This record gives sequence, structure tokens and C-alpha cells, in this order.
Amino acid sequence: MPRQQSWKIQAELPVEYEIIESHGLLDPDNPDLLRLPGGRRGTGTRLVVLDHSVDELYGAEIRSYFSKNKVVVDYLTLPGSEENKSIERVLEVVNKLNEVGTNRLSSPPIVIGGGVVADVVGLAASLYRRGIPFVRVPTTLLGQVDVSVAAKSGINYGGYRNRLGAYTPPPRTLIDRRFLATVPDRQLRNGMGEIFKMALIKDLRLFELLEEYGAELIETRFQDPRAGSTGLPGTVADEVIGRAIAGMAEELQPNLWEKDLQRSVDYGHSFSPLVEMRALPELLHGEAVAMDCIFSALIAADRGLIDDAQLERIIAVARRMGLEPSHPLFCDVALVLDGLADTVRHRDGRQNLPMLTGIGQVCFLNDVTENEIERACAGMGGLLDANAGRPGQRIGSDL
Ligand SMILES: NC(=O)c1ccc[n+]([C@@H]2O[C@H](COP(=O)([O-])OP(=O)(O)OC[C@H]3O[C@@H](n4cnc5c(N)ncnc54)[C@H](O)[C@@H]3O)[C@@H](O)[C@H]2O)c1
Ligand SMILES: O=C(CO)[C@@H](O)[C@H](O)[C@H](O)[C@H](O)COP(=O)(O)O
Ligand SMILES: [Co+2]
Repeated sequence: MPRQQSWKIQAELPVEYEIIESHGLLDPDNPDLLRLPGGRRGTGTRLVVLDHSVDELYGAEIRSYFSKNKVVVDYLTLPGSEENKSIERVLEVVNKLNEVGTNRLSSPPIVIGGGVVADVVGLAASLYRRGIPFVRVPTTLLGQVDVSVAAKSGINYGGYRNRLGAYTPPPRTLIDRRFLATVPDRQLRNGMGEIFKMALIKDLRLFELLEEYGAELIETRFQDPRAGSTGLPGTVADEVIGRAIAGMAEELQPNLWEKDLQRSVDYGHSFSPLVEMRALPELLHGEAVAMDCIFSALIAADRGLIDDAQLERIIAVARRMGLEPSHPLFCDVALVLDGLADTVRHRDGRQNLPMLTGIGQVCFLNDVTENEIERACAGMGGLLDANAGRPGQRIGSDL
């Protein structure tokens, strides 16, 4: 037998990326969009990818910003919405990077738009030359409170959410809340779906803020400093956005590469991914997440982990923010079980289901049964009726 040799390579990859609020981002005197982390300016032609609505609403301002700053820029406009989180759109970005002649490090593309274009460009950047930096400017509420913190990007493929993706955080994400002034109501409610998740898993104060001011924040598009004024420094809008981002950052940082598949931020993302894909284009991501939060809360209440009053309070807050608690596809036991089976594969063979033990607290379950799922589906049926005026009721009570 010839001797067999072996080698082992070990390396560490320190990662640092920043999420910065920058008011008046498109003011030509504001240098934030031009700087790379470390303060340098980029070189070469910069590709700026714009969400189509952003181009319509802010395209002239964006073009004037770069031309006043004498930056050589080329533009690509892509559509938002979930159906466009596709491999075709990723390749469109790759082709444009080739055309523009993007440098390996010094001319990072800039993406300005919602979570969909951020994910598409994020994946393209992580594949291009095996990974180039990019700059992310989220312009939706969901983008600013959730995508802004993310290290990963993903696209939908084969009927599954985020089936293809990568972990390549952009060195810099810039948030200007002024973009929210033009975001349609439904999209703002959609963003509230992810804030609702964050409040439920770890932040009672955030939940109380949503309870009291959520509807008003949507109405005023997070723009009015007087909305929900508590007389404290900073506005309620600042506090809600700040707490959501800080909560997400605190959860992601210690487990950025998701080696631990017990993740509380997966709350709201256990049963919904397949339902959301099947419902396309009817349900938006944050809407499906909010429904999954309630589906999971029904299981928790059925087990006695939370009480009926807490369950009703959770459903009432969702409704107050204009988020429907249920959808007929959440009553389809076979579909929900199929979705859970895929989630179990995603969590490497375990359910790891984040489950509320109170508002702002979670535990993880690995023994949720088909019977419990059936009862939760029936409970979602009860909430469909409730959409027409009946108050939510504990699952199992009308079986
Ligand atoms: N990478 C991650 O870890 C991560 C984290 C959270 C969410 N996401 C993804 O984000 C996606 C959802 O993002 P989204 O809710 O922003 O959806 P989206 O990107 O489809 O944007 C929603 C709509 O708002 C429009 N829009 C964007 N900015 C606007 C503005 N300022 N004014 C008016 N209209 C504007 C878009 O054109 C689109 O029609 C989901 O696919 C989700 O998976 C990814
Ligand atoms: O929707 C997303 C990511 O697309 C985020 O809101 C969310 O917090 C998490 O990343 C979820 O835990 C979902 O993760 P995954 O199913 O995409 O792996
Ligand atoms: Co999500």
C-alpha cells in the first residue's frame, strides 16, 4: 500500500460591515454614497442598480447626485417584487458588470431599492469573480429594518424561497428614512410584518410601541416627528426602526454563518416559505411572515406556552397594523406539512421551531406533531372568519 498523505488548511475570515443612517443621502454635498469603508472614494465606472420604482421617483435626483460629484456611473434598472428574485435577473446584473468593466475591489456596484433588488445584486456580487464588494441602499421599510443587517442574499428557484444564495455581506449599507415617504401603504405594512416578528421574539417594548403607534407610523410613513410623540428625545419612528435593526444585529452577529440552526429570527419563516411561494403574487413576504407568526402563536397557545390573552393581543396588534392574520393556504394541512418538511431539511433534519413563551421570549421545539399542525390550520380557518369580524379564538375550541 502506498503511503497516503493528507493536508489540512485552516484560516480565519474576520468580517466587519457597517449599517449607517445617512439623512439626505441624495444631497450632492453628502459624501456618504461615494465613500467606501475606510473613507476612500471608489475608482473606475460604478454600476448603480436601481429598483424600477426608485428610478421613477428618485432617478433624476440620483443622476444629478453622481454627475455633480463627477463620478463616472452606468445604470441598470430592475423590477422589484418577489417573482423577480430570479437567476435571470442575477445574470442580467453579471452581464452589466462585464459591460461596465467593474474592478475587483475599487468600484463596488451600488444597489438602491427594496429587498428584492438588494438580494439579486447581492448574489450577483458574491458570484462575480467569486465575490466583489457592493454598497446597499435599502429604500423600503422591510429593506431598512431587516435586509439592511443581512449578511446573506438569496433568490427563489424551483418554486422554493431563497433556494440559491450566498453569505457575502456588503461592507456598507446606507439608510435614509426619507425614501419611506413614497413607499405605498401596503408595502409599509409588509415591512411591519418583520418588525412584528422581531418584537415577538425579543422585544416587549417594541411590541408595545407597535401596539400603540404602529398604525400612526404607517399613516405618517415614518416621516412625522410628532407621530406618537412621547416627549422623549428622538421620535417613535427612530425608536421603532432603531430597535428593529439593533435586535436583528444582536441576533445575527454571534451566528452570522448560521452554523447554529436554532435561530430565533427564523420565527415567522417556518411554515410560510412554501405558502408564500404558492400564493405568489398574492402575498408579500412580510404579510406571509406575520401570518406564520400567528400560526406559530396558535401552536404555542394550544400547548399552554402563552395564554389566550397574549394570543389575542398578538392577533390584535397585527390587525391594527393592517396585517391579515390568516390566508386560506394556511388552512391547507397538506401544504403546511410539506412546507414544514422542507423547513426541517433546511434546518438539517430538525424542526428547531422558534415558539413564543411570552411576548418577547422564545424557546425551540422539536416535537410539534401533525395533530398540532392540523389544529393550528383549523385555528387559521377561524381567523379567516374573524377577518370578517369574528374575534380570534383558541385553536381546538371549535374543532
Ligand atoms: N438577504 C436577506 O437576508 C433578506 C432579509 C430580509 C428580507 N429579504 C428579502 O427582501 C424581499 C422583500 O423586500 P421588499 O419588501 O423591499 O420588496 P421589494 O424589493 O419587492 O419592494 C417592494 C416594492 O416597493 C417598491 N419600492 C422600493 N422602494 C420604494 C420607494 N422608496 N418608494 C416607492 N416604492 C418603492 C419596489 O419597486 C417594489 O414594487 C424578500 O424577498 C425577502 O426575502 C432578504
Ligand atoms: O426573510 C429573510 C431572509 O430572506 C429574513 O427576514 C429572515 O430573518 C431570515 O433570514 C429567515 O430566518 C429566513 O432564512 P432563510 O429561510 O432564508 O434561510
Ligand atoms: Co423575512
